[in-house]
This record gives sequence, C-alpha cells and structure tokens, in this order.
Amino acid sequence: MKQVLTIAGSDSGGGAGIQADLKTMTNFATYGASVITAVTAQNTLGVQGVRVMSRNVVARQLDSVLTDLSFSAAKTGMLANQDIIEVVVEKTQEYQLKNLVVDPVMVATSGDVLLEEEAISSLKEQLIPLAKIITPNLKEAKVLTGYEKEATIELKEIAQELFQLGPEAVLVKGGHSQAEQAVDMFYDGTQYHELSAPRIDTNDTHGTGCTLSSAIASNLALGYDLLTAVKRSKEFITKAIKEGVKVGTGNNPVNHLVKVN
Ligand SMILES: Nc1ncnc2c1ncn2[C@@H]1O[C@H](COP(=O)(O)OP(=O)(O)O)[C@@H](O)[C@H]1O
Ligand SMILES: Cc1ncc(COP(=O)(O)OP(=O)(O)O)c(N)n1
Repeated sequence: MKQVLTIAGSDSGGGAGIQADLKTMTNFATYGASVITAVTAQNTLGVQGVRVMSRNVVARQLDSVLTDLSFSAAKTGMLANQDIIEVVVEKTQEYQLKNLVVDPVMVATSGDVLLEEEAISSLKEQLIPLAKIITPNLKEAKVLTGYEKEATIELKEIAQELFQLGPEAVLVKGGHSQAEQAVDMFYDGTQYHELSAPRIDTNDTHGTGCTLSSAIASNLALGYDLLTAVKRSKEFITKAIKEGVKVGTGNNPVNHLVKVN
C-alpha cells in the first residue's frame, strides 16, 4: 500500500487538520501517517484553544516516521510557527521527501489564526520552493504575493506570481469568492488549467482545504501525474461538500467518505 504523510495540526472536531487528512488518505486506499504540529480544541463553531508542539517534538516525530516508513507523498497543513517550518524544511531535505503538497494554512474560516505572521517569510522562502504543488486559497495567495485585486479573473496572474516563489506547480483555490462557479487555477509554469464546479450553497465547508490537499497527495502517491491528481481531487472535494455531514451545530465538515472513479 502506498504511504502518505501528513504534517499538520489536530482538529478535535474531526473535520479539518490531521483527522480530515487521515480519513481522506484512507478513502483513497493509501496508508496515512501523521506528524502533529499542534493540538487544537476545535469544533464546528471555531477554535477554542491551541497548544503548539515544540520544535523538538516535531523533529522526533519526523525522525520516527521517516527512518521507518516509505512515503510516496506528503502534505503540510497547519505549521503554526517559524520553528516548526524550519524543522519541516530541514527534515524534508535530509530525507528527500518527494511529492510534497504544501497547503499554506494561515487562518481558519472561523477567523482563528493558525500561523504566526512572523513565519510567513520562512514559509515563502524555505518551504514553498521544496513543494511539488502549493494550494493557497485566495486570502493566502494574497498574503504570499501581496496581490491586492479582488476579482477572480485575475487568478492566472496570481498563480503566475505564486509560481515565482519556486514550487513545481500552483493551485489557487477560489472557494471563498462570490462567483457562481467555484473556480481553482492550476499553473505549472507551462500550462494553465481552470478547474470549475458549480458553487454549492452551504456553510458546511469545514476542512475543504485540508481534504483537497490530502486528496492531491494521495493521488500523487498512487502514481497519477500532477494535473490528473488535481482533477481527481477537485471532483472528490465537490462531491464531499455536496454530501457534507451534519455532526455539529456550526459549520459542518465535508464528507470524507465519498467515492470518485
Ligand atoms: N461552496 C463551494 N462549492 C463548491 N466548491 C467549493 C465551495 N467552497 C469551496 N469549494 C472548493 O473547495 C476547495 C477548497 O477551497 P477553499 O474552501 O477555498 O479552501 P480553504 O479551505 O483552504 O479555504 C476548492 O476546490 C474550492 O473551489
Ligand atoms: C488543525 C487545523 N488545521 C487546518 C484548519 C483549516 O482548515 P481548512 O481546510 O483550510 O479550512 P476551514 O476548515 O478553516 O474552512 C483547521 N481549521 N484546523
């Protein structure tokens, strides 16, 4: 079985973070392992508390899994601070982690901060250049590029600017725009590809970004090329949002168990 690693924060509510990642990896019939960067007390209403792991604890988890298991792909989610980004960079290089999907998680949809502002330069300058693909949402893309314009017709320009940071490819997610279609833009330095799906009228989108990036990592591990992995993951997340699960009283999570062909 292909092995996939998630390096991310725990969401006690089970909709985002490590829990969303492992469920998604399992659904794609890959073996998911995890390195926990932070424990969040979280539910469908928001984040009630956060305890960030020390650099040393993250390093030990990385050493444990990377000296024993064999990963075909990995993803990063909530990295919390500069110390953790630095240790992830160090270990990615030391163990030559391949097919690294970087989801540059900064702020939860609930408004809770998941990455210290001082860490953004390390994310841009050290981690993103190691990525096979980065998957920022529009807000994260704007922070990473300083891009001010709101219109999603600028998605190609934003993708091009993000590509200059050094990943092999970029997927800018348009989930938070007001447009009728949920449009994401893929760019790998050669080709643009617009991925579009009808916007589903729901607030139950907790964990969409985590789930999408884990699906991409799983599909890369399964041997799909990058664009095919992204297309399969877009199909998956669209269905997962459509069939979202009502488990709490706030913004509920997507359904990680839906199947795509
Ligand atoms: N209401 C929606 N209807 C359909 N697709 C959506 C909706 N909201 C988000 N998406 C899709 O879910 C994926 C994750 O996007 P987004 O929610 O922007 O990420 P994040 O969770 O990182 O903020 C993207 O493919 C986006 O287009
Ligand atoms: C522990 C943890 N990691 C990441 C997120 C953010 O999840 P994401 O899928 O980007 O989207 P929202 O759930 O915020 O819409 C999180 N909430 N918790």
